[in-house]
Amino acid sequence: MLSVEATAIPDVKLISPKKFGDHRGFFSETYNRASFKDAGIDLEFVQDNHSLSATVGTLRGLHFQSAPFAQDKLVRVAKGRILDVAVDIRASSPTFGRHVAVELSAENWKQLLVPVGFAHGFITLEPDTEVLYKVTALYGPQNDHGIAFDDPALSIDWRIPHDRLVLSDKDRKHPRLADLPRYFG
Ligand SMILES: Cc1cn([C@H]2C[C@H](O)[C@@H](COP(=O)(O)OP(=O)(O)O[C@H]3O[C@@H](C)C(=O)[C@@H](O)[C@H]3O)O2)c(=O)[nH]c1=O
Repeated sequence: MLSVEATAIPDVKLISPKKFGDHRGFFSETYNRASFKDAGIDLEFVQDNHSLSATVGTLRGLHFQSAPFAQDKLVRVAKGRILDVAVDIRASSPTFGRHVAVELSAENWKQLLVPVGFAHGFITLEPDTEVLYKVTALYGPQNDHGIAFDDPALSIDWRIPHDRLVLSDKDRKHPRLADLPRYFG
């Protein structure tokens, strides 16, 4: 019912759930605990999030929560299109500081699994884009952290000139990765 592919950082997985189209529209199991488990993804999600970004070039990130609120995230797009980015911030990882960037859209129906130990962010590539994601820990505002989206050490190509981005005030002020404590071993 679903296919799972590893990305350049193997713990970050790209998931393609099956979509059944007919004359009415479509039906899709966007999450099924048993089939995800059969495909090697055995997680307990406890919160569902949904955001709407009105303008192309809205960038949210890079965000992560530390223990005991560290989160795996299963991200998908119901309307529009994003470039979704997961940055490896596990101190002992051979890919520390490297990232995966994948397009997720209502059209391609792909999902990205962003595990604990990664910072996550996305930029919208179409107006009125709606992003939905499941997380394995509740919101913990005291444990919510950010990394500068434009940290030169990360060299993420966000595709849209930085002076045209729409950002929250919070997301303009995050430190660089090198200036953060190592939250993940
Ligand atoms: C993340 C979060 C926010 N909020 C509230 C806090 C604030 O008033 C409002 C908006 O929060 P933010 O500005 O942090 O929303 P946003 O910038 O969309 O944050 C999200 O970005 C993406 C990239 C992620 O990976 C998510 O985990 C989350 O960090 O929603 C919750 O109530 N629960 C939550 O789980």
